[in-house]
Amino acid sequence: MHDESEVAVLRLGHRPGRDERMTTHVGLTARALGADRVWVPDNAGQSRDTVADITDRFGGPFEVELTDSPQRIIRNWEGRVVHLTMYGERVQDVESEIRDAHQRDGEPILVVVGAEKVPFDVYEEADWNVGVTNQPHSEVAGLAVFLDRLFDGRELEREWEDADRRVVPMETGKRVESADGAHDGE
Ligand SMILES: C[S@@+](CC[C@H](N)C(=O)[O-])C[C@H]1O[C@@H](n2cnc3c(N)ncnc32)[C@H](O)[C@@H]1O
Repeated sequence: MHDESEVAVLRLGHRPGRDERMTTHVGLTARALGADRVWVPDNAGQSRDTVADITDRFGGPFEVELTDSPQRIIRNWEGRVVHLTMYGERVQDVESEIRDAHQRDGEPILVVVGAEKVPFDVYEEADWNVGVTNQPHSEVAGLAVFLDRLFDGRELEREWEDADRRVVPMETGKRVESADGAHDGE
């Protein structure tokens, strides 16, 4: 997180209409679970706007950007690349190696998640192809589990800066305060 080298997420592929919520949720999950930025494809402007709006309201720092060339981001990344795929090595077998690269060696990490079929180049360019189980499921679920393993749970303690509002955790009910402490919700 902030005092560590960067963790970025790259969403590969976006089918307008069909992938709108998935791409948005990749961005929201990247933000909530400790990544510093997400790139989404340039046809996913609506997802970019939603993630930027949530960051404005609930805090950051977090960057969301469009890219017209996701594979150029992979090629130019100055750090290590983790591609999440059901065909990859088991996360529990490689997580400590990836954590060492990030936390001990200070390597920035780019986490790549797909939408539809991922080009084989990505498998070859990645430093690790990682499976969160070797069962088919979702890029959002895979990303959440992977980030939690990468940060060893520390992302759950993260403080948010420049938030307009914050949720007050409650056993029952919903309470949202504005950043100056005024009661703002139900
Ligand atoms: C719905 S899947 C489609 C994958 C596609 N069939 C392929 O061959 O790449 C979309 C994305 O979810 C992620 N994903 C799905 N299952 C996963 C798993 N078990 N572990 C890690 N990531 C997974 C991958 O990033 C994948 O690109």
